[in-house]
Amino acid sequence: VQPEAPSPVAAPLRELPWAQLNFLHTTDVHGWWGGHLQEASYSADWGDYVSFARHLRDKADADGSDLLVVDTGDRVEGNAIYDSSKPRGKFTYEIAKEQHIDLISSGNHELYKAETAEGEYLHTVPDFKGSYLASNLDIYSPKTGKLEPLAPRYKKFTTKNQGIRILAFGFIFDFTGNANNTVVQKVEDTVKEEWFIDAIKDKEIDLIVVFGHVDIRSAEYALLFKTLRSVQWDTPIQFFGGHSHIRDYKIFDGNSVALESGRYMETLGFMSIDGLSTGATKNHGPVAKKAEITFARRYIDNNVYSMHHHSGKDIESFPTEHGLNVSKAIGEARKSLDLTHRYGCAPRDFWVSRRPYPHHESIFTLIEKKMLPQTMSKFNRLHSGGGALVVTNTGAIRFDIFKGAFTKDTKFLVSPFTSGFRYIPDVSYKAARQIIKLLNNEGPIALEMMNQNTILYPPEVHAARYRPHLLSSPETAYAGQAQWQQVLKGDGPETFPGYTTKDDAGTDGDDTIHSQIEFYSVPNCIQSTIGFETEDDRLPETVDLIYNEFIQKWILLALEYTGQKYTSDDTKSWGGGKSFTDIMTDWVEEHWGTKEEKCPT
Ligand SMILES: Nc1ccn([C@@H]2O[C@H](COP(=O)(O)O)[C@@H](O)[C@H]2O)c(=O)n1
Repeated sequence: VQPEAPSPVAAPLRELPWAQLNFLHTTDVHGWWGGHLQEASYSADWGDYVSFARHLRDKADADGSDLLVVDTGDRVEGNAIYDSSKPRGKFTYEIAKEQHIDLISSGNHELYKAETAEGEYLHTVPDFKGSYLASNLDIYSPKTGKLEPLAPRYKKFTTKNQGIRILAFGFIFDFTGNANNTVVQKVEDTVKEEWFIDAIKDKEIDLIVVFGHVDIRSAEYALLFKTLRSVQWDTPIQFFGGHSHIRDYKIFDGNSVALESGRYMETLGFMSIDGLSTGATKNHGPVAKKAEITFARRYIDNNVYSMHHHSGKDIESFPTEHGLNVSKAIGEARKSLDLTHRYGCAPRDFWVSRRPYPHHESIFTLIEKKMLPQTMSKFNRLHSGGGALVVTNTGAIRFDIFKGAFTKDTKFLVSPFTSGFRYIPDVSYKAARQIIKLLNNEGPIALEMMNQNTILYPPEVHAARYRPHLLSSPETAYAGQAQWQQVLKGDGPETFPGYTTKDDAGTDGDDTIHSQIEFYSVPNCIQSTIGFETEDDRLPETVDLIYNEFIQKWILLALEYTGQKYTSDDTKSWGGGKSFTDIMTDWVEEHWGTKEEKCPT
């Protein structure tokens, strides 16, 4: 753990369902190598995870079972360790590679920018040679300029102790927002490729593992399941997914399941399978598949209380020398980036989705009503004389603000992306005011976003489209507490708020028994009004339409639906490239800045 991490709180725990073949799974780490330094439940760092995996591997070796470690992408963007270093990612590759990962793939965040994809090619792929798979992802090699698979398409291997013969594929969803140095092949096209058709005919296998940066309830995984089943009618198939930032488990059929393990190093997914056939090993001949294959899952809260318990270690015996060195390297990286530098003190918590929107404790209400108007009204040239509308997407805001110190760390956790603002001057106000409605309604723009597999709101909100139980209705706010999980009462430790996952296997997946936290939906975009009052009779004829450059194509499309044709040539850079990250930081310094040594509690 990092020295400033809060100590985990004792809680009632469920055991790991250890079996013949076991997996540890991370996804959507987004650079949170240092763990959560303001949340005790997720306060373990990548070094602790290195120690934990070592102990579980030793356990597997001791009892003759196997353990495989999987990561399904989006390791980058979303944390100051990645986003504030120059070059971005300076420390990330060195930290990530310290974990022994058996199966690893790319997420969409590895591909948004050409240089990030090159980082994969030059660092992560060679660092995880033999483990990195790219079944539907190519890159124009920075060395030769030629298009080539980012990594091998698939691999077949045999586990160390049991001799389980595994055929593995590593996918990414049908992502369309990648920079032009990579090519993502749609899954529907990949399954028609000769190499794929040949690979899945192999009968000398005991298990197929499909892992990737793909929502486990997506059309892509449904198609892969159908295609695999049409050729391998009863071979067990284990899917690992990601991208939607939630804990989830899907049962495809009696021999096939899928696990998704959350986000931001909050969750270590544990998966186990019993009853698999195996090839011969030095200790035994081939073993036949049992009549019934048993699958089990557990979502481990990423803290050392859970890790000590599940590894049978204590504070003394848990940290390995390797793990300690990794934690130290993370601490040194954090120090060199001066991540504890304080800009101000947040007077209370502001939430991405733990409060309805609008709400005085919603981060979006804070941005819309205060941060954007109070900062931008000072800078904006208010070209049209009548003011401006500023539109930004909620998905660009990645994390909550907690009461207390707002540091350089906080700045990049909340707003890691580099996008600046652009504007179109003198847009008819009548048209401009329609934009927010068009972007947020279930109309033609929503349909087009769906076609392009694009979202503008947080992935957790998107996940709820297929899992409505994830979100509470603002009308019944706080009414449904702990409806799925029995809160334990008795002599043991007390429960406290945290994940209470409901998935295809029921409500007993989380290792830590929590009371429920409510989450609410938020729209695609929010809008601030600058320089005039919308309630006023004297509304402007024209306004500057300012927007986050990441959503430009959607702004132009929405304008088209209002009958106003603009192209990217009509747009201009606003504020000399100032990003929302800069605007927020300036605002925090001005409004929450203090000379006090400590933030008030
Ligand atoms: N430069 C970027 C990149 C992404 N977003 C938004 O992030 C959300 C998707 O996050 P994932 O971690 O699931 O990929 C989505 O709302 C994107 O629009 C962004 O705002 N800027």
